[in-house]
Amino acid sequence: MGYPRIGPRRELKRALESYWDGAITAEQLHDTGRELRKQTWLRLAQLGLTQLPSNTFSYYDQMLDTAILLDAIPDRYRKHHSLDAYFAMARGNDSVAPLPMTKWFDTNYHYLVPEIGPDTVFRLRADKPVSEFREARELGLITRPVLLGPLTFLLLSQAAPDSPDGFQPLDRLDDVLVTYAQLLARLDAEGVPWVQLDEPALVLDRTEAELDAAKRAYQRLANLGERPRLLLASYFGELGDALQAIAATGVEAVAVDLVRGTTDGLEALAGKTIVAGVVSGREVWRTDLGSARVTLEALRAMASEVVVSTSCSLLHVPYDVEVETELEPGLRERLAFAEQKVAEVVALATGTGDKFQTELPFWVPEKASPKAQRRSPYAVRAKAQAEYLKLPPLPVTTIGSFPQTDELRATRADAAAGRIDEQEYERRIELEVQRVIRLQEELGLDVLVHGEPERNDMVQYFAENLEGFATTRFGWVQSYGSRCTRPPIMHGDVKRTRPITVAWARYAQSLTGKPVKGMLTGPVTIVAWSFKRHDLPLAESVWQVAQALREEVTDLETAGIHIIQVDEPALREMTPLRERDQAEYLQWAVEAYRHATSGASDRTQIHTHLCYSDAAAAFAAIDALDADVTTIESARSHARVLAEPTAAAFSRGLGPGVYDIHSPRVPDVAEVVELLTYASKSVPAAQLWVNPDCGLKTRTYPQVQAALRNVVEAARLMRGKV
Ligand code: MET
Ligand SMILES: [Zn+2]
Repeated sequence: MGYPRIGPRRELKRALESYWDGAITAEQLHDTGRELRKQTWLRLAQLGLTQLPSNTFSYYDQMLDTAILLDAIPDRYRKHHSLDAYFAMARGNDSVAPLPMTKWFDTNYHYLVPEIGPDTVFRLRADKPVSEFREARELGLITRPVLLGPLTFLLLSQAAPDSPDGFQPLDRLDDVLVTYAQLLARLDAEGVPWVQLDEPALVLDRTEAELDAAKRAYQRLANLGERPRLLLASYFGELGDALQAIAATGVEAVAVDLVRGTTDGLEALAGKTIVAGVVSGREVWRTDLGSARVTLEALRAMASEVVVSTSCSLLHVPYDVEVETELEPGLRERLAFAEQKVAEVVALATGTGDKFQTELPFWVPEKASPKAQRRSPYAVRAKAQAEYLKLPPLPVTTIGSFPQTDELRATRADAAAGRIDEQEYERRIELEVQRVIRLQEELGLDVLVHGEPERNDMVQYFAENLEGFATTRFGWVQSYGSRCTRPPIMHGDVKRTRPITVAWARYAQSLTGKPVKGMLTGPVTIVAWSFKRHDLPLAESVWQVAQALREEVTDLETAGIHIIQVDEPALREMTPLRERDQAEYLQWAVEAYRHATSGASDRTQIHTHLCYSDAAAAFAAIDALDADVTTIESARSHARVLAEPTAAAFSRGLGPGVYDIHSPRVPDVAEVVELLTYASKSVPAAQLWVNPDCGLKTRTYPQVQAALRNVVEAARLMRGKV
């Protein structure tokens, strides 16, 4: 369905960042892209894959690529030239802010949200799908170009800001289809045998009208005279009601996710090719080949042809487990990354490869303890905290991390490689904490952080310090643009054997009279950004992590830390895609969070941070978390999050982000004042906090210094007004 594209050693990341820094030319960047595509196709062919995807490469994001392909480029980006316009939409620049970014379904991949208005003129602009096909053909390989389907493209887009009320991007379906038809004709002329149209949006709850639109769209595409054969790819769940709609169209093949879904009802696809996603594209365990074979056998009776595949693109797993020589062998043998998964697909198709079969021994987890609550209700706590902390109105704080400099990365690498001893490592980290505390004092922030210099990643750090997790060296997975994370692998019961963050928090607090905020990653997020166990319900894994964090909260309090932030940026991402499963999830997720935080005394202020701005989804959950203060992302969406009626009813501390940290751009004072003014209309000043959208680790010190200076100044101006 698709393959990682960042490069086995993150070659694309390096090339992109060098290009952005002006260190290499566009031509050099393109050389890297071409080389990576070539290596990928050759490797897939070598592994024995007979149907190779193309156009799964991207310099930033496939949604953005699709917007460019259809020329759906908002006017403000048009003054830039091709590659610059592309990166301006992705990252912004000095004169223009980027498009908003949000999570791709329930993954940790982020896409850019295109803007579609009633006047958007669609026209076939780029020829990336064609040129990638040609590139592979020059290597002697015939590929299947992968396109984002028209439904998913429109359903995930947002209405352009000046659209009339009630306008939805999907209203433009017919026009978009004209452009898709042109593209299909072009691919046909090129000799492309099959095209894959990705429609993951069809596995979500859809209205009758949307299902009708899906049927109409694919009927229309299927009726075209000049086109390659069409594979409609669904993934991340079951097609459900959409199955009938799709079955009624003339598409030749349908890909179904048989890891998350079952074969029930697939008889409806009789006469078509079924592309059977029996190897998980989301998890890292070896496939149980025996039961995959049973599934494939069952399908043979239903479809005219069965093709073996992964359940979704392999974008969401690392490249190769073989290079992880430091993993316990007992564990490594049970794991499969992208390469191993392709080998499994081939083995299943050719009836070989039983050597992959592994029994997975696992154990029974401890029973969860009863649910927890803070000692007093919010109003009582708020009073105790106000008396104790004595913060000014509109307190300014940050989300936790400060820039991760090259120096800092070198320090961690030196420590990992044993080039410096523990004492030297601690000395260097202490210096960094000093610098961060001093900077915040100089700038005049009110609640300080230690800057997280000891953490390479907010999840990996905890995984390294808890029992039950394994971490990898090269297991990078793309998160957005050039950014990758290395998700840890949960393979056993989680336990905290010693305090994790306490020493650094205590040290930071010893340097200042202002309160220092302790910084923990929440139980849901730690599990969400790890590869999960498959022998244990998710809720149990999350609860185990919550217990470990609860112990950490107690130790932080004892060490004199009176504000503790427990981040849950992944709360929404783990939400099941279908509504019928959501309430149950939310209940155990929220309970786990409360278990982690409710050991705190009344006067200890618990903060949480969520980095998405989907307000409707956010407020119900954040209210239930019962945190005293919540910081959320909102700058890129111009604080639209606060327009929700639920925002007005929200009674606790709220910090809508006023600085978009995903962009190198520095906001000016007026801009921050404007956001705060807007925020103060829906949130009473007594509840309002001032903070960036998210952690500052991906930014540089000059950017952060300038931005925070403006943020503090804006807060000062606002204090006079509200
Ligand atoms: C993705 S949320 C990040 C929160 C974390 N405390 C940080 O500042 O980096
Ligand atoms: Zn965040």
